[in-house]
Amino acid sequence: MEVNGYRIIHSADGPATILAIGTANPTNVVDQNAYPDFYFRVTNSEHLQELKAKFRRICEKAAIRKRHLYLTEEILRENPSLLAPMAPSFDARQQIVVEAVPKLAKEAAEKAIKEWGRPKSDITHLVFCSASGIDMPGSDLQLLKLLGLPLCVNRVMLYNVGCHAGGTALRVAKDLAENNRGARVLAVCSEVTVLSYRGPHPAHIESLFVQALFGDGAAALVVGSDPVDGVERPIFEIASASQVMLPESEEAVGGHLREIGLTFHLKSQLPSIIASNIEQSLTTACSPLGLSDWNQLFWTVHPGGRAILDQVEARLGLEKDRLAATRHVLSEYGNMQSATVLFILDEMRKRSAADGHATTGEGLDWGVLLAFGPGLSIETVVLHSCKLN
Ligand SMILES: CC(=O)CC(=O)SCCNC(=O)CCNC(=O)[C@H](O)C(C)(C)COP(=O)(O)OP(=O)(O)OC[C@H]1O[C@@H](n2cnc3c(N)ncnc32)[C@H](O)[C@@H]1OP(=O)(O)O
Repeated sequence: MEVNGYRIIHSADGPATILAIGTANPTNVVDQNAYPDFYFRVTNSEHLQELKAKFRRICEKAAIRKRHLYLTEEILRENPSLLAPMAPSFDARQQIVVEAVPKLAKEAAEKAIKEWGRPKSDITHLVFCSASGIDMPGSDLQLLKLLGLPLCVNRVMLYNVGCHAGGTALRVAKDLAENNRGARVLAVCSEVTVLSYRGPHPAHIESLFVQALFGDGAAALVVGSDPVDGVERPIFEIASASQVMLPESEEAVGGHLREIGLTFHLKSQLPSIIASNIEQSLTTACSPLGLSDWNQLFWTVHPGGRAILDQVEARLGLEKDRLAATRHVLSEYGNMQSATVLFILDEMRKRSAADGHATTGEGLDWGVLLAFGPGLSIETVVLHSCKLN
């Protein structure tokens, strides 16, 4: 047989399709209103009253009601190096995340596999994303062992990509599913913000945003083409997935692994840089499908912060309810980095069913998923909704 003939036989017929979604969070919940008191008390920073007032203003304007955090007061007391703003603490942080990240991923993956309805031995590929610690072998292998997946599962580990990695995972899963007939890809994003947790310092205002906005969570998807009738239930079809890097925007957002853990830089212009460039990415992705009315799409937008959503919404002229699922996830979980957009997809299909819509995309046929991260990188995934019974 010729190579090309073999390739054609081994490619799927239909588009990659999301067949199941599972999510998980640590049980420890922090109330956003009470968090400034907790954070300044537990980090022994009550003397920094001016900084505390600023932190409270940031928390109040974040449009977040609660977040889930792995780090409880008890764990923090056992690991005092995490409380100081600048103490060498990498080893202590690593020890926690190397175990916690795959464990949280397992919870989400088990829910996705249960919803999918097929035996876990039918998983052929695993894509794992996390910006929460690095190790060799990585969290992908730990998850494979925790789930008892076959050792021949083909793994892709995406470490430290950033907040856009939920879109990256979908893009990679789509290519794997469409180029390998019968493939079933488990795509998992698991984030536990232990590496970037630290006490407040007047010289490190950007760290305050991480402490005020970031939360912990894992999301898992099963993706495959040509769903098996009567067994697999399609949720969203992935029409296209693409990435663009905005020129001269590297200073806008980034993270650096140091002895003190993961430090972030977030420029105040970040929301406006994203908003100014978003329409170009959307037009490039949507015009080949004849989509140009932004209010006729369902929306999943990475809520890096409330201001990013406000500026994207205003720039695109979106009606208020278009970002309802996105804002709900921000409010209930905060910014869970790569996992956030996958939580929004889950929220979208669930609220579509609860509200009696005809499709998983709030009754609409087409939608987009936008994820932003260091680069500045934008992932744009165009989705087609599926019918709800
Ligand atoms: C690319 C990605 O998206 C990837 C990621 O997820 S990384 C995280 C990305 N997220 C962000 O960068 C946060 C974006 N910002 C926001 O959402 C909003 O600024 C916010 C919710 C944090 C605050 O809301 P707001 O309406 O801007 O409130 P505002 O009163 O203007 O700002 C609060 C304070 O923060 C300060 N501030 C805002 N952005 C700042 C920044 N980037 N650096 C330093 N200070 C900043 C303001 O000066 C203000 O200080 P004072 O109260 O002392 O005057």
